[in-house]
Amino acid sequence: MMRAILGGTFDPIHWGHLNAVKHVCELIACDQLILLPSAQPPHRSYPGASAEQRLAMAKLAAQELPNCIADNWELLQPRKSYTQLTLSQFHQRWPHDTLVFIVGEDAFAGLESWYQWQHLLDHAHIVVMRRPHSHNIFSDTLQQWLAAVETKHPEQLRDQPNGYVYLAETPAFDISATAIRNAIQTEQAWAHLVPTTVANYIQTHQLYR
Ligand SMILES: Nc1ncnc2c1ncn2[C@@H]1O[C@H](COP(=O)(O)OP(=O)(O)OP(=O)(O)O)[C@@H](O)[C@H]1O
Ligand SMILES: O=C(O)c1ccc[n+]([C@@H]2O[C@H](COP(=O)([O-])O)[C@@H](O)[C@H]2O)c1
Repeated sequence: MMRAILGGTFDPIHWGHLNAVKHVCELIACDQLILLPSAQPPHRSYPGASAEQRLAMAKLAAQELPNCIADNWELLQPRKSYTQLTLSQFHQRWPHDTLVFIVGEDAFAGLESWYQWQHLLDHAHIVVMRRPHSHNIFSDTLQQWLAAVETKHPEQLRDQPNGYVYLAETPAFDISATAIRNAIQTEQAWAHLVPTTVANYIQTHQLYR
């Protein structure tokens, strides 16, 4: 079984996440998609919604995609959410499955700063999604690493359980959580950028005001 995982702060989760991962899931024909809200994010300031609220929104969003669930593993850990440790734990949980960690290209460009980044492929593949306006240049170190692990063929993710990076040509969805939070604060239109259930949750809990 192939399980794809989208980790994120999800403050809030939005159609940019959901539309892009939907394309990835079709491209790689995965069996399950796991939305994984991170606890205290390793490389950014504290989110505007609580961990429980971000998980609740991810659960609502999961209902929008086939074979999709939200997982609270990282929220249960008494530490920052380090992807390498999470993937290692998920591998123990599902030793016979193939794991695919999905990131946007802005996040991927910063991979070298991640905890034990050179071990990220020990238990998973990585698939990178396009992100508009992300003029992120991959460093020489990252490019050298990528040259050794990149595949251009998504079918190859089934040949071995881990170890490849695939740069997926997903359509660019110009939506960010920052823009949504700003739109709420400045009373611009924002509800169309998230599923209706998530918009209702944000309104009911008066988030990001
Ligand atoms: N519109 C999008 N298209 C493709 N990937 C995206 C998009 N939005 C977010 N991602 C990716 O989803 C993951 C989680 O993103 P995150 O929850 O930080 O959302 P964000 O919109 O980037 O938030 P913020 O604006 O608060 O930084 C990251 O890997 C990010 O690159
Ligand atoms: O493991 C790390 O050091 C690490 C550093 C930065 C980001 N991540 C993960 O990358 C995913 C996207 O992060 P973010 O901050 O863009 O929401 C999320 O699952 C984070 O936990 C992980």
